[in-house]
Amino acid sequence: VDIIRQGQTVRDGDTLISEAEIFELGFFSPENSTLRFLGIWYKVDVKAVVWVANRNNPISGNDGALRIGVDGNLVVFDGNNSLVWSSNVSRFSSNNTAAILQNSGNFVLSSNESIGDTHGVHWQSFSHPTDTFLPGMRVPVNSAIGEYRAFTAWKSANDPSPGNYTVGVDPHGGPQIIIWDHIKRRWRSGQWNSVIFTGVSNMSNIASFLYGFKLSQPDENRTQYFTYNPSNPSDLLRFRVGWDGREHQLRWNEDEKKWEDLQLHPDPTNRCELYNLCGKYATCDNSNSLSCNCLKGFRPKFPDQWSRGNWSGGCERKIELQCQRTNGTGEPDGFKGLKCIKLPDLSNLFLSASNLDACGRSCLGNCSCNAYAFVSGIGCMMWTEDLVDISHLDQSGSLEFFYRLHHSELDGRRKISKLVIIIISLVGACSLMVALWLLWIYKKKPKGLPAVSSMPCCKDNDIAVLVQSKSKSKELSADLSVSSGILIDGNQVNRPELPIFNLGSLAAATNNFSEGNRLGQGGFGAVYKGELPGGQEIAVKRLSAKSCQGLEEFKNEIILIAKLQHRNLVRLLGCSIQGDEKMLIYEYMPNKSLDYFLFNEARKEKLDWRTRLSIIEGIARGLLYLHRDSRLRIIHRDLKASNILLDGEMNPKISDFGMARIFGGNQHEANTVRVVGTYGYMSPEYAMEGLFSVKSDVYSFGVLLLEIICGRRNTSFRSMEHTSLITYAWDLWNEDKAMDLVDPSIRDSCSPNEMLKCIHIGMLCVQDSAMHRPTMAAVMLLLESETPTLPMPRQPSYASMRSSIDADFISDGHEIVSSNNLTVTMVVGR
Ligand SMILES: Nc1ncnc2c1ncn2[C@@H]1O[C@H](COP(=O)(O)OP(=O)(O)OP(=O)(O)O)[C@@H](O)[C@H]1O
Repeated sequence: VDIIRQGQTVRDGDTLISEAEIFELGFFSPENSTLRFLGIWYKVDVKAVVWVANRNNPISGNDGALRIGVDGNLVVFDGNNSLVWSSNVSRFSSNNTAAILQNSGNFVLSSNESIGDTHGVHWQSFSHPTDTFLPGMRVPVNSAIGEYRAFTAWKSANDPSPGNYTVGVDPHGGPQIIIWDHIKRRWRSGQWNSVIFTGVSNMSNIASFLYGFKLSQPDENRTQYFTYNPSNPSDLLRFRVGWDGREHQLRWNEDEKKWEDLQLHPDPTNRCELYNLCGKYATCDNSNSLSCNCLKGFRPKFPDQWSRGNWSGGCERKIELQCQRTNGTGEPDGFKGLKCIKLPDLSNLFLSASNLDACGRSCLGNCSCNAYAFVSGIGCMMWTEDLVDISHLDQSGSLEFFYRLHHSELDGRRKISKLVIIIISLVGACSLMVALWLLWIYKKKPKGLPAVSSMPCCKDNDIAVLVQSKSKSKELSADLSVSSGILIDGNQVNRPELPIFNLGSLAAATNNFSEGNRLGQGGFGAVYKGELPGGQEIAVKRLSAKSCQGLEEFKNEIILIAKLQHRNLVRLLGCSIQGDEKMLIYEYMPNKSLDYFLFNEARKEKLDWRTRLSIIEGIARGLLYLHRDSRLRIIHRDLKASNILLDGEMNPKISDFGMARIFGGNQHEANTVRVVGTYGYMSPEYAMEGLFSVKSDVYSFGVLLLEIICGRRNTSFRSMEHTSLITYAWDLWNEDKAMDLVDPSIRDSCSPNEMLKCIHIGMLCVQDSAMHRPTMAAVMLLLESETPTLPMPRQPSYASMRSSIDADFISDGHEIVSSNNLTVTMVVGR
């Protein structure tokens, strides 16, 4: 049984078991203890308690009982009939309640009639967790609420009463997970950037940690929720804050019958994970042995203590900032860049600065701003407090962070000054000329932001400079190695949610990219079929086109695109980057693309009307997802028959979506032949003026729909009386002869009503004016309705109407994006 109702009792020894037998609720004793507690545990060979009711009031005998009290509350009594725990709901709409132990491990009290429903819930254990964060639980994040401590550790291994350590969220300046020891911070995850917690050094190596970990959109109270769901629903996972003050992520290993630790924080082998171990303005490095180093431009505040390894006093500035001097009229302060660090704590968000430069300028303009960073997925971050808890991160610390220094402390200038002195002392008067020349260069100030001294991933500035000057290629590899989640120059760096492919294994999978494995050539590069060792078939797109984006943006885009999942989109499985070689890995579609069947007399036999209709509906669904339902709002821009791939059951899957994003809006420069091939699908406003919107995709969808119906390429009409498929379709439709448009191979087998409805929808989609075209949501409704009321389409007459089209569209308030910008907009708080 998984339900307890009024009048029933769960006695010590009885249990409730969730329907799928994953969780069990009953009385238990911790190890080495005889005290009894009501709890919920994972029902596996090594029982794992995930929730405890009476953690403050243990029962000393085996005679405790759980009931539903007369007032409707869940109550636990001991053998003397004393109340030891209650769900404590003060008011019920009806006191006829019941509670169910759900398969998620949530114990839910609701009114008897709505048991198992999501509404009518009076109380649930997920809203009153103890020390365990289970999949599906939600931890609120809201700046108005502030720090939220959701979980409290047990006092000791065998005492569930609340201990000193708590875990929760600090929503300020980019949400972070915090472990507190009483009121002091003990560990923090670093700010969440929509993909990872930026300060968890090995997070990118722990695929299962992130899988499904997300921050929801804000609800009506502006609260967001951290939650997670395992990628593999049969995985038994839990996060638990241990009585030792460490957060463990555990997974049940059924083969070995044990709970394995996926991660542990603070990591006992890395003391830099302990909060602010090195004090302010210092970085902590654990790569060889533990060391604390003042940031460049700072020195230990208490040198004696510092040299004895007592770092808590931290560091102080060597030279006061220019902006703090009352009489200062000299050069403005500058910024020094750092990479490979866990960003300091106590940041503020400054959302009105929308790029790195604006962020830097805003920081420079505010004398109390000590540092800034512009982080994709977070935005402009500024630090106005002392910079605390900075540590080196090996791989995932690719974020660049800039802290403020007096201009004389900036690297380049000091080095040049030293060089000048050396040259003067060594070669005398002649060299003085050279020195003066160098000084002249030194004097030449950059425009805009004052000097920013930056460096690649490094342990220490001087090392970085050395690497740069010794070898250009080393510098490059150092730069690349800061990135996470992708194959970087042969090193596999996993970023969860984006499986990683090693170039070597891709070469093996595709027979060394042999001609025999080549599936075709698109505008972005050649596509090869591959087979992974486990037998999984893949398609590898070897990108030849140049992206106008930097490596980091390129990767971020891929991670975002890979998150888009819909049964009518081709799944992007991952990517591989090695030097200049960039590849995208997709699921393999055994039936190639729609054009392969549709435009071939023999093969089109496979496409009967039912199949074509389901292909049309599938494309519409996929496009609607891109336009409206995905987290990123994507305009495809290149919808056409060759971009509709077919799986083994001839289900359509849209491919090449997000290319505009991956290519930074540059995809039409990828291959001009491709643009010509695509031309017939382009809406008038896009083809002629480069204006695109969701409605230009609707136009392409209309062309594709008409092609599917007539079984001919739109370009095949060029040399004929009707210069295009669209005018041909219009003429027939207008003369009430629309059925003549239908491919003879399906004319007899189709339902004329369905067919005419589809042609009508197609005509609505290819109207000249974007304003008159339906949205994909409307198209979907029309397709799904048996006898929809359809508006009359206007005659498409492209050229003659050109002048009025865009005026219409703009006055309609539609978003028009010029082709110089990106097609994709993040949907914020829909
Ligand atoms: N995931 C896949 N599974 C099977 N075949 C694929 C896959 N992706 C692409 N192909 C095949 O590879 C060929 C090239 O595809 P690609 O998408 O690069 O170019 P395209 O759609 O023909 O042109 P464009 O780049 O202009 O969109 C196509 O013929 C397609 O059938």
